[in-house]
Amino acid sequence: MRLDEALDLIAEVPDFPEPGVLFRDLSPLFADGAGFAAVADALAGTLAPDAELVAGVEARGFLLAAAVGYSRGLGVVLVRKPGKLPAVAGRVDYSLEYGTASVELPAGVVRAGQRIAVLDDVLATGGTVAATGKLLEDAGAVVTGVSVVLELAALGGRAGLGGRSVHALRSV
Ligand SMILES: O=P(O)(O)OC[C@H]1O[C@H](OP(=O)(O)OP(=O)(O)O)[C@H](O)[C@@H]1O
Ligand SMILES: Nc1ncnc2[nH]cnc12
Repeated sequence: MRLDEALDLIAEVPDFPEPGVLFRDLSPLFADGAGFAAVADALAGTLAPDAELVAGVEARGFLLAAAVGYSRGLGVVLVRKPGKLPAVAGRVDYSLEYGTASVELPAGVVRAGQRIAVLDDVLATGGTVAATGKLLEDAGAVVTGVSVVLELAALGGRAGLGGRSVHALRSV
């Protein structure tokens, strides 16, 4: 399947999870084998050649990080929502388009100096990716770049990520 056809599988759901938010639901894309493969391959192609690990943000980012990590022969760091990890290396709190959230890094997974690519499904305000970058850098890692399927440009997330290298398969 062509990448643009795959990206067209993303559904738009008005007023979820709260009034005024147009929610981009990747469920139909993930459920389509050819579409998921097209997107995973395209994301894999955006990684810096020297990336040593991929970090996926819970929950939808996990799917993408797993697929890309597997295809590139790289391990995956699970950046988790609070309360899931038995041993935590660090935590960063942030704001979302709809509410607040936190991300945590498992202890003993990231080594100082390791080069890590961050993967997620949607870049909206950029809060999640910014928090994830800080979390990884606080642990001594180097963030090689950020790759997402869909960028919601009107929310200005990219601008808030400073000089980071940001790849979006589609920007709307
Ligand atoms: O750029 P931002 O404004 O931070 O928004 C983007 C984040 O919001 C969504 O996650 P959500 O917290 O809804 O979690 P989920 O993946 O568990 O559904 C999405 O998967 C991104 O991680
Ligand atoms: N509008 C949106 N759709 C899907 N995921 C999101 N994360 C933040 N805003 C979002």
